[in-house]
Amino acid sequence: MNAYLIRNVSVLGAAPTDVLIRDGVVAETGPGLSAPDAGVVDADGLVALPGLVDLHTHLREPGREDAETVETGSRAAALGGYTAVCAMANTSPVADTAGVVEQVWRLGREAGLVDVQPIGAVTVGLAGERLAELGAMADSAARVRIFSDDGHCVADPRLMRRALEYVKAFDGIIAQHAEEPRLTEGAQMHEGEVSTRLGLTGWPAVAEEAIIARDVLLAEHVGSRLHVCHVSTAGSVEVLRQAKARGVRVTAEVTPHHLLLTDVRAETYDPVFKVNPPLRTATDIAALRAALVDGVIDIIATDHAPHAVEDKECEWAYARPGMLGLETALSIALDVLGPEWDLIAERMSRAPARIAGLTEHGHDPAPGAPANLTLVDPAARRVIEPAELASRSRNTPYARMTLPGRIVATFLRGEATVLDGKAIK
Ligand SMILES: NC(=O)N[C@@H](CC(=O)O)C(=O)O
Ligand SMILES: [Zn+2]
Ligand SMILES: [Zn+2]
Repeated sequence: MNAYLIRNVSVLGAAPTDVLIRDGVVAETGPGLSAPDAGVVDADGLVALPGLVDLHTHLREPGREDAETVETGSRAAALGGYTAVCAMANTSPVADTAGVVEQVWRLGREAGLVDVQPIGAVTVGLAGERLAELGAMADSAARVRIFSDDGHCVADPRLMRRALEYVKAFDGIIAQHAEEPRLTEGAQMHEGEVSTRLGLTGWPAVAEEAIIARDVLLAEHVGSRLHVCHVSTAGSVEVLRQAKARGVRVTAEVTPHHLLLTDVRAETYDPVFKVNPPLRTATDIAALRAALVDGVIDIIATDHAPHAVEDKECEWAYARPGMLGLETALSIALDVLGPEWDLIAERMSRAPARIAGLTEHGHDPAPGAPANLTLVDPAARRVIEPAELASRSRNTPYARMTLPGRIVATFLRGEATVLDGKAIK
């Protein structure tokens, strides 16, 4: 189908109207449109948003296709309302060469459900010892602009400085997993009252805050762009607030789970709640939510981290950190922010598209815009059943929780990837 007439849709919460998409773009908007050749989508009660953009997704291909593939992760993304995801580099082999990033990019094109934009590793093998071939990845067909050793911190300050300087040449950005490794050796959860009670080794807030403080100073010194992954503490928010006030070119993300869940979940000893950085306290959540509203935190990114059953359904200490996010992110945003559609569009689509340089994404559905959009039913409530998720993994922290909102349809360049809440392919 190369045309869809979306009837009676509320664009970002405005009064219902019709939206006609044709040949990959929004052709027309207005009440009472007609287009006999177009597929009709009855969107009574639905809200149209620009297609969501995830700056932080783990797709696990190549290497751990038993946990997720580019295709299964793309399907999960489309069902979550996404039209673009940035795929983290901690695959096996690591995405540290032009060859690997091109492979991931090509697999994304073949799946055809979302645009998959590979992120390149900062250091060879994520080992933190020497810079990967950043220039070759930038020049490759994948046109990499974001580089990250996510899963690991670029802990060596000299290497971090070099990376920041290097990517300036092509307006690249370094996305840092802020974790001072010497302060988190053996860490299992947030360091605080709960970890003391449970007798688990703590991951102190300062391990994150110290790296962010160092990195904003480095980014300021060399005039480069820094992005901070999964900000999780109130103290990090204050460091970022000060840096932004000084004009440092820094952006930051928060995950849905860090906006909703606390370290108290560790009392269940259910490793589904084990994640890096760890779930923090209610005080941190309050600060993160406020920062997301006032803009100190720029975006919500999922850090979708699928893990195979044997890596999650084991003793807490042996379980891998990470949780699913793509299929529930919009629901958590709705729960946390309420129906603030413009804010949700900004934090989950426009701003991440801008940061990643994805010029085809992050546009409100208006005439002439690329037809990358999603339709949400804000009145729906759904019970999360892990077995029903499209991801190949099951490690959602929201199992059996009732969450607001449901994605009804998603369009990528005018083609439906999701209709009636189901993936097209
Ligand atoms: N967030 C996690 O706990 N895990 C991520 C890595 C990361 O984002 O640091 C993973 O790759 O599983
Ligand atoms: Zn990380
Ligand atoms: Zn991650």
